[in-house]
Amino acid sequence: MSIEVRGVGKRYGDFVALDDINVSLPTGQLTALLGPSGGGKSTLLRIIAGLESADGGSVEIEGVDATKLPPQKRNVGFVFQHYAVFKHMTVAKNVAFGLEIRKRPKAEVKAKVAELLELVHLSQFAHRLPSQLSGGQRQRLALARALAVEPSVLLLDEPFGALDAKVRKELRDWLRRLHDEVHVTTVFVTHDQEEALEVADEIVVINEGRIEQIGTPDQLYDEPANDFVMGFLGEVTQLGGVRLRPHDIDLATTPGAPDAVAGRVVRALRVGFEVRFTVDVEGQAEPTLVVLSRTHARALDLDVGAQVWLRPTTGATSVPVLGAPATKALA
Ligand SMILES: Nc1ncnc2c1ncn2[C@@H]1O[C@H](COP(=O)(O)OP(=O)(O)OP(=O)(O)O)[C@@H](O)[C@H]1O
Repeated sequence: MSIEVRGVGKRYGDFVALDDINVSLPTGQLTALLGPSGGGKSTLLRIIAGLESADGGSVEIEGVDATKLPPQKRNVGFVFQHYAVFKHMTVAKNVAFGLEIRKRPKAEVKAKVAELLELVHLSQFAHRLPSQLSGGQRQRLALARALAVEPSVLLLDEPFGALDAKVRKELRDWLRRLHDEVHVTTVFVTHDQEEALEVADEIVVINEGRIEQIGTPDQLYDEPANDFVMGFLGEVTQLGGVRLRPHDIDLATTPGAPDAVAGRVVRALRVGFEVRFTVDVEGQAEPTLVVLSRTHARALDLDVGAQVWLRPTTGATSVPVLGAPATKALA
């Protein structure tokens, strides 16, 4: 394991920011710390980095007990949302900086900088100042700088948080490809579930200072440990006594199966390639949301007011409304 966090807790006065956190991250893995704002993700990342000390517990990095080591002795690289690159230094100088203060030979620094700029696709901007780069390019520069000193662990705190949606998405794909090339153990904080699902090998869901679940994107999506994880990782609606995903509901215009529940379409909204139906269900306070593909919806030819019957699809993931462990419906 590259990073072992054991029994880590952190309080700010009476407030418990982290409560008995245990997590093992294997070497070379790209891990997302995912959760709502204030859940404790950044605090955990900062404790791994050594920028914050835990009240109790231990942090091991590559087999070395790092609990009491200062950040510079942990061999970690980090990038934050508003990363301060040196404004008066060129792109190349920024990347070279960490190597120069370590007094590496000139030729080695030059070769390493060229290699890193190539990796982050900034070779043609080597002589520009950071102010002459776009936001996305600046974050790539920040990553190159963090990678220059060959850290054993790379820690990223919402590295793309301040950028617009399109650039964010590009950088996300790029980070995944970069990781596939260099395989440095990476932990990144995000509150964006799509970002975590698309990029990470494994996701640690953190809420109110505790770990809700650890798993691959598929495991979390298909087998959420509880109501919270299910709701945080995707859209959820209610049907009968269970919560499930809107695309995991069969909608029919005849009663069909005996367990189908009758309802009436009160709204139909086309969004891109899908149609979102709001259905009032008999004996249920909240309406049910059903999402169908446009082709499927067109075949059913439904108007507002139509009578329909709903049931969970075979194999749908669902959790009881009160939030016990998730179950898979039997085929
Ligand atoms: N120095 C501090 N003093 C007091 N409270 C703090 C301090 N740092 C963090 N906290 C509190 O600890 C909790 C966890 O903060 P943390 O930054 O780890 O959350 P987060 O999950 O990263 O959230 P976000 O996505 O908003 O950054 C928050 O409620 C925050 O207000």
